[in-house]
Amino acid sequence: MSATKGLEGIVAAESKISSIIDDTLTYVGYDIDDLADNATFEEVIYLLWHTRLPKQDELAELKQQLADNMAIPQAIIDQFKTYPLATVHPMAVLRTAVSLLGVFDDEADVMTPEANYRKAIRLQAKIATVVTAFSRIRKGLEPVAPKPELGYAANFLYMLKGVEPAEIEVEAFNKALVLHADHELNASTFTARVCVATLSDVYSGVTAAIGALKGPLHGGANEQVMNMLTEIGSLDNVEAWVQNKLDNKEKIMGFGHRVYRKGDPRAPHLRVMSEKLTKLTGKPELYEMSVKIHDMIVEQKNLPANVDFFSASVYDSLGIDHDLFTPIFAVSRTSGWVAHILEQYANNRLIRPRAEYVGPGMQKYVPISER
Ligand SMILES: CC(=O)SCCNC(=O)CCNC(=O)[C@H](O)C(C)(C)COP(=O)(O)OP(=O)(O)OC[C@H]1O[C@@H](n2cnc3c(N)ncnc32)[C@H](O)[C@@H]1OP(=O)(O)O
Ligand SMILES: O=C([O-])CC(=O)C(=O)O
Repeated sequence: MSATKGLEGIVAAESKISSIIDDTLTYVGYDIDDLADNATFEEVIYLLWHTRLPKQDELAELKQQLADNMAIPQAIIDQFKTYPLATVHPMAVLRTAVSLLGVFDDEADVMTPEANYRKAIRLQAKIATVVTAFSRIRKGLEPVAPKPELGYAANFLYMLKGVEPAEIEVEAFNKALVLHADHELNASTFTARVCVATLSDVYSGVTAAIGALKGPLHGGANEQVMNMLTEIGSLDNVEAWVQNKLDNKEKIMGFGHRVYRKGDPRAPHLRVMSEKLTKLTGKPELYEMSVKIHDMIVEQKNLPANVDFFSASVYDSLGIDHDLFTPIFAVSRTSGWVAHILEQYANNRLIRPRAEYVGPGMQKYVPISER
């Protein structure tokens, strides 16, 4: 028995939800370029959960269900106020809050497909409120109730800022949600599937997935990209900063990928959005810095930008706090996690691989007084 480090190249599940073949990403057979240009996030949620696009009435019903379920228990809001607000990371808050949502859900442990679907809706609806309400509470503001007539992307921005977003902001945010929704067997989705394959509940699966997404080698990279841009500070500093990192063999966040070789097809969409939005906000240098970093990494390391690289300047341009970037990734990816959880339940077998033992050979127990 020999181990494959990081399970690279191992096929660990069958899935009808999304695929990456020759650097082309599809959700249920729809090219990500097509969806990014045309679909709303709600349509993508439906697509991932039902493996087909919704008809008008089905989409209207899903939107209504999401709008009806956005409120979160007051106990969770009250708990936010007890946190060390100046220091706690919103990803830690989100991980805890999703677990708490399970505590308050009467159906948390009801494992029928119908109950699991109802939980999927509740979770997808409430996760937007958790992130936005916490963001407001730590600023000393009260949460803002959603407007049922707004779509998911618009409502998120409205609940975050308390003012209705402009059309271009909704377009950019919806696109980001669509682009982050699912990605085959990435680390957090695999985590979710491993968790629920023990027949644990949906909330446990998503809580586990949030923990996996938080790390800087996965979803946490988008915040790190913004930290890098902030640290570099200006276009003039890019070359020396990046060269120093490369000479010291340090990783540059937002580059490289386990599966993509030529490029991550989501990145060009975010790059276009980044250029548009940074011009509009009067901060084009953020985009110019990103492009310069990108060109250096491609030239010297031949590493493509991944989804986390240009999303950083897009979210910053939308006026979003930098430590909310990864929670927003989680808001979108909940749709994919839930799709995979439901798929796992539908054809379940415990996921339990083996380890190659590389420790000492057989030893005899020595009493503590003789060691
Ligand atoms: C949504 C997402 O999760 S997308 C990924 C987000 N993560 C990041 O952006 C963090 C930076 N990137 C990375 O750490 C990696 O590229 C990962 C984690 C995405 C993929 O990891 P792996 O497939 O395990 O590749 P691994 O880390 O082994 O890298 C292979 C080689 O490329 C180099 N490399 C990979 N990524 C980078 C990078 N971002 N900057 C510099 N060098 C890199 C490694 O140093 C290694 O070089 P070596 O063979 O000389 O030692
Ligand atoms: O697939 C991966 O390994 C990481 C990724 O890009 C994602 O989860 O979106």
